[in-house]
Amino acid sequence: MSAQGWLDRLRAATSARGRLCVGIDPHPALLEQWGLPSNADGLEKFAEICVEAFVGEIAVVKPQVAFFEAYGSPGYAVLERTISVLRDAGTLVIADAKRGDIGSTMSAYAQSWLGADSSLSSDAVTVSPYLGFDSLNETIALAEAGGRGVFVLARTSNPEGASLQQAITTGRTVGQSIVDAGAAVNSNGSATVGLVVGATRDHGLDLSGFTGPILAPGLGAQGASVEDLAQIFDGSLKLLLPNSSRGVLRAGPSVGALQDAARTLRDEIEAALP
Ligand SMILES: O=C(O)c1cc(=O)[nH]c(=O)n1[C@@H]1O[C@H](COP(=O)(O)O)[C@@H](O)[C@H]1O
Repeated sequence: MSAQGWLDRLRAATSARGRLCVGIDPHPALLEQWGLPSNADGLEKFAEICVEAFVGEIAVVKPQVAFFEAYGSPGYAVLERTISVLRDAGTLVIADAKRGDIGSTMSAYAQSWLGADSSLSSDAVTVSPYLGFDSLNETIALAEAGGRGVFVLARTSNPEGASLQQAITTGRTVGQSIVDAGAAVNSNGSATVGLVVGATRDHGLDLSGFTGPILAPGLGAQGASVEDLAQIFDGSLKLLLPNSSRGVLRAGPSVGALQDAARTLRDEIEAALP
C-alpha cells in the first residue's frame, strides 16, 4: 500500500479520475445477460472484464461482497484476486461488506477487510453502526492506523431504512446521530469515517458538520439521477462518491461498451458537480 493516508489517496484518485464509484455487483441476471455461467468461472470472467474496463478510468471501485460470497470459497478466491488486481493497479477499493457486530467480533471483521496481512484487505469497507456506533471503535482505530477508511451506513437508499434511520432518539434522528458520531471521530482531520447516504431521496440529514467522504449509492437502477446530486448533497460535494452498479454493468460484456458507460457517467457527474 502507498505510504499516503486514506484522505490523500482519495483526493488524488478523485481529482485525477473523477468522483464516480462503480460497483462490481455480479448479479445472477447480469451473468446471464453477459452470457456467463452462474458459477465461480463466470464470476471470475465478469470481474476480469470489470477490472479491464475500470482500471485507469475510475477512481473508486466497490465490489459487492454478497455476490462473491454466494459462491462460497471459490467466490471468495475471485474476490481476493479482484481486490488485489484493482489495488495493485492504483484503483481504490471499497469492499461493500456491510459488516456489523458486537465490538469484539467486529474486530475480526475489521482484520479481514482492513488488516494489512489479509488477502481481502481493501482501502475501505462498508459497516453497519446499528449495533451501536461505539461497536465500531476498534474497526475505526484499525482503519486509522493503517491509512484506510470505514463507510458507516447513515441513511440508506432503500425505502425500508426510514423506519429505523428516521426514528427519533434524544432529539434527533438515528441517522443524524450516526452523522454526528462520525463527525466527532473525524474532528482530528483524518476523514477515516465516511458515511453512506443514499442518493435516492432527500436524506433529511444535517451534513454541514461532516467533512469526511460520503458514498452515495442509488444512481441508475434505483432511480437516483445525476441532476439531483448537487441539491441533495449541497455543501458536501468535494468528497462525494456517487455510486452506480447495475446502471453501468448493464452495458457489458464488451469491455469497450462498459468502459464507455462508466466514462460517460463519470463525466456527467463531474459536469454536474462543482
Ligand atoms: O453501502 C452501499 O453501497 C449501499 C448502501 C445503500 O444504502 N444502498 C445501496 O444500494 N448500497 C449498495 O450499492 C449498490 C447499488 O447497486 P445498484 O442499485 O445496482 O446501482 C449495491 O451493491 C448495494 O448493496
